[in-house]
Amino acid sequence: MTQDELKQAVALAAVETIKPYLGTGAALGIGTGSTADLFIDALAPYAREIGGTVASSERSAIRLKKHGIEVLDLNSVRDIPVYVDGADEIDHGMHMIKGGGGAQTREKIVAAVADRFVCIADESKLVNTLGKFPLPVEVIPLARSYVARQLMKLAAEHPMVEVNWRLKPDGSAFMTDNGCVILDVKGLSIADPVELEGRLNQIPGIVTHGIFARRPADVLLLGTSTGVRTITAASHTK
Ligand SMILES: O=C[C@H](O)[C@H](O)[C@H](O)COP(=O)(O)O
Repeated sequence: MTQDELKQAVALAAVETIKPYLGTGAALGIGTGSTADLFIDALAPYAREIGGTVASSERSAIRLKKHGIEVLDLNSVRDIPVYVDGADEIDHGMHMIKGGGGAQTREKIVAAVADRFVCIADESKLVNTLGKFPLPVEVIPLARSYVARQLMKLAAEHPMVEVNWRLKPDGSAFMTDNGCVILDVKGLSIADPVELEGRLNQIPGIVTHGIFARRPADVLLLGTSTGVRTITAASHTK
């Protein structure tokens, strides 16, 4: 199976996890990315039964609305029973790196509100140690150089560390939905994601970064060549 077929399979599996909420008025949390796009498309037939959605990006909001699915302002929503989103990497403890599409800040907020985080990913995303995928760090523009210098201090533990300002193909700065820039940190090997998440949270100028360890996924729907595996941190054996 191709990677796209695996993503399609997990997107369809994720629809099953939200079916109990159809017709109940509950708001669903919707992630961002190519896997989340397929999930959004798979929701289209249920548009009239969905009580509303909270989108983690403008991109996902536009796609949801195209399918006639209502998008709510998070400020008007108190409870989100389930949040479905992809990941760039996920380890065996359900910790993730996210933000390849630059959406990690809104994703972390919606995930924090949600009771349950269902991660949908193809098998290439499951890793023993996070860090091969460059860690996206969203930064207030005026703090970019300062934060880059602070991040370079990670070289004490990660000798290969490299910090790159994310640019668009035309050479202009990639800007997030929040008007911020992204620094991508290469060369990490994250032995303790909970500790590093907390440490990076302390650097002034960082809005959010892509380590999701303090709020890991509850369930991973993993697309493999032999079918979709349902994995939880407790159930998982390497
Ligand atoms: O900012 C983007 C998000 O964190 C995505 O969930 C992540 O990059 C995975 O995206 P994809 O499903 O396209 O691999």
